[in-house]
Amino acid sequence: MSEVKKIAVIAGDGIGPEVVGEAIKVLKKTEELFGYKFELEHGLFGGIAIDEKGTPLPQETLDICKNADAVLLGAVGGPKWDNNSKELRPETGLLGIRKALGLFSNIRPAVVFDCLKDASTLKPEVLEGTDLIVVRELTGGIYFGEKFRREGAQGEEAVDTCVYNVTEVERIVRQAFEIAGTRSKRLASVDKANVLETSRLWRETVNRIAPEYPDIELEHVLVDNCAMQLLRRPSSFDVIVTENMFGDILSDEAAMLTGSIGMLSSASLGEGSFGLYEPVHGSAPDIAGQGIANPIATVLSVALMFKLTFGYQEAGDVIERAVKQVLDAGHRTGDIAVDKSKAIGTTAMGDLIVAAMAR
Ligand SMILES: NC(=O)C1=CN([C@@H]2O[C@H](COP(=O)(O)OP(=O)(O)OC[C@H]3O[C@@H](n4cnc5c(N)ncnc54)[C@H](O)[C@@H]3O)[C@@H](O)[C@H]2O)C=CC1
Ligand SMILES: CC(C)CC(=O)C(=O)O
Ligand SMILES: [Mg+2]
Repeated sequence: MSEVKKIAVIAGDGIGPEVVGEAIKVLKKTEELFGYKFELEHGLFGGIAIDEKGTPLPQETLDICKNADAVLLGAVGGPKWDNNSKELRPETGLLGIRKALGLFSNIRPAVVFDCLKDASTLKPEVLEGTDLIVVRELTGGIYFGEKFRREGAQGEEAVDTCVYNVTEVERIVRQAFEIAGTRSKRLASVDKANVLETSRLWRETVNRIAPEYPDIELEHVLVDNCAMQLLRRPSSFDVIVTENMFGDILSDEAAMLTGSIGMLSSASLGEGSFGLYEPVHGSAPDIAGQGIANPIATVLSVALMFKLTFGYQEAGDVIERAVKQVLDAGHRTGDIAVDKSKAIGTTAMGDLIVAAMAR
């Protein structure tokens, strides 16, 4: 019998609870298949926590996360809370939890399933062989910099500051080199070093570290060019490492190579094995409560949890294989369906994945 793993479950808002529900079914199925034991502890987070506790990130939720081996997160936010006061903004909770748990590295794989090439807006021949990872710095940069309003000569001004220190850059860049070493040994470092001082520090740091990894082929790509090249030659990228905001934007763009943002999983990691696992997408208020959200991003996030935090490689493979099998059989949620009239719902997709899971 394997030891009990504690998982903090934070379903959040909008489609968060819907997709997390399917991921929990997958967790239960792996208990049955492998004899694993998971202890799930649920916490309030985001808009629902604002409503019930007056804060997006209650201390008790943070404690549940800190006491767990891993966190499974749905998504937070929605129009009801997005324009609220500074303290109550959902992103305060999201950024706060990442910082509080020391999760400086966000791994976002974008894998194109052959059978989903028709769901992408790009031509199949351009997508051929696309399998990349965005390694996004997660606890620094402009999202975390000082922000304020002031009265300027031409009226009210808003200021966001972007700060990176060399230690923050070094640790994420080293991690990206390590990941590239386990894959096809190509690393693209994305910055805006022709304009931004933080990007100049970023590029200097990458160049200083690069000789420690002589077998990795390194390219520097300016972020605007990268946004374009992702659509022009996506398969030429393997590992992309970049700062917080660029990684946020480029990974949503990379999602469309796979057909939908509902396909993109993520792992947020710090120094140890602890990790927070969540889909890349948000709470999708436009489709929340309709039972049509794609749960695959969240289900694949569980596979990442198994591999990166628990070392359950085979169980992670079982989940990924089951997802592929279900897609190969032609089952589609609305976001990835070419013929929308044949689309299935969130729970039907989850049930099919669970049924396809086998050792
Ligand atoms: N990690 C998180 O919790 C994140 C939260 N947000 C928050 O989510 C809220 C909505 O943000 P948006 O900009 O609309 O981004 P979003 O990612 O929630 O939605 C963008 C579009 O993608 C669709 N979509 C997203 N996930 C899907 C899924 N699993 N299946 C099918 N379609 C899906 C939505 O219906 C929508 O049309 C905001 O409050 C935002 O702050 C946004 C990004 C990340
Ligand atoms: C609050 C935002 C930074 C959330 C987001 O868009 C993300 O992490 O992908
Ligand atoms: Mg985002």
